[in-house]
Amino acid sequence: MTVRIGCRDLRVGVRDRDLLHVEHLDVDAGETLAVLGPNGAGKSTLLRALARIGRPHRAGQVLLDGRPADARAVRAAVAAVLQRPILRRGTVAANAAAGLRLRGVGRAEAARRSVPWLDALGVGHLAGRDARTLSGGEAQRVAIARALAVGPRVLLLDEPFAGLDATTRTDLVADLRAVLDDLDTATVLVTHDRHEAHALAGRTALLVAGRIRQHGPTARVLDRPADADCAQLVGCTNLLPPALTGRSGLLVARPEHCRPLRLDDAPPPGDVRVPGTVRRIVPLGAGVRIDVDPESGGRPLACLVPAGGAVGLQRGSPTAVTVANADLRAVPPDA
Ligand SMILES: Nc1ncnc2c1ncn2[C@@H]1O[C@H](COP(=O)(O)OP(=O)(O)OP(=O)(O)O)[C@@H](O)[C@H]1O
Repeated sequence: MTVRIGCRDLRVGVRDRDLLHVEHLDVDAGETLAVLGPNGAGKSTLLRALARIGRPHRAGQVLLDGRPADARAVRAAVAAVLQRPILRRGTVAANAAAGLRLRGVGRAEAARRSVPWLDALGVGHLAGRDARTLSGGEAQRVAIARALAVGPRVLLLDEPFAGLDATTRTDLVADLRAVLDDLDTATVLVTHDRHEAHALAGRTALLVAGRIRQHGPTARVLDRPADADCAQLVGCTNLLPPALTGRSGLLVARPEHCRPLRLDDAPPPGDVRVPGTVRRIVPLGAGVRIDVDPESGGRPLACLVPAGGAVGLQRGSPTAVTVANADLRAVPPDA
C-alpha cells in the first residue's frame, strides 16, 4: 500500500487557542479511514485542513504521496462531500457533471463520465430531474456521484449520512461501501457514528478535543477503547469504578452486555454484579433500555435488553446489573 494523503504536526487554531493538533495521520490508496469524535471535537476542522480549504493551518504539513503538498496540489487531488449537499440550479445530470466542468472538461465528456456514477449510486433514473426537488438522501447520492466523477485521488466525506432516516442511511452506506471497494481512492470519513465506521472503514481514529486519542484497525478500536472518553465514543458507555465492582481499576461495558437480574439470581462466577434500583424503563422498539441507580451511588448504568426483557421490573424495583467478565474492558482512570 502507498500512503496517499497524510499530515504531520498539523495545527489549526483561533487566536491563542489550538482547535486541532494532529501529530501524524496517513491514509493509503484504496483505504477508508474513519475519524470518529463527539460534537466539537474538531472533525470538520481536520477535514478542511487536509483539503486545504478555509482557514490556513498554523503549523505542520499536509502530505500527498508522502511529500509536502501546497494548496493547489491538494485541491487537484481531493473531492469533498459535506454534511448538507449543495446542489446547483439545473438537472441532476448537470450537477453530477459540475465537478468535471469546473476542472475544464467539456460538456459532452463530463456527461459521459458522470452518468455512470449516478447509476452506481442508484440515482441514474433521476438524471433529468431538477436537482432542487430531490429528497435529502437522493441529494446526498448525487453529491457523492459528483465527487466520484472527477476520479479523485482522495475523497473526504464529512458526515455524509447525517440527517438521513435509518433505512436510507443503511442503504447508502451499503452502496457506498460497494463503490469504494472497487476504487483506489484514499477516503477519510468523518462521523460520530461507530456503526458507520465499522461498515466503511478499515482503520479508525478517535478524535477528542482536537487530538487523536486512539488510532488503529476499526475492529480493535471499537473493541478495546484506550481511555474513558474513547469508551464513550465506541459505545462502552457504562463506567464501573472500583467502588461498584470491588475490582481494581476502572472498567467499562456496553449497555447491550449488561443484564438486570433479580437480586437473588446468582450470577455465573467471575461476572461483575452491581446491586441497585431501577430508575426508568424506556421501550426502544426492538429492545428495552433499563437504567439502574447503583446502590453505592454514582452514575446510573444502562442495560439494553431484548423486548420482553424487563418482565417483572418497574421503576423502583431492586435489581442487580450483571456483566460477563469477557464483556468488561479495563481503561486507565482519567488523568
Ligand atoms: N471560527 C471559529 N472560532 C472559534 N472557534 C471555532 C471556529 N470554528 C470552529 N471552532 C470551534 O472548533 C471546535 C471544532 O469544530 P468542528 O466543527 O471541527 O467540530 P466537529 O467535530 O466537526 O463537530 P460536529 O460534530 O458538531 O460537526 C469547536 O469547538 C468549534 O466551536
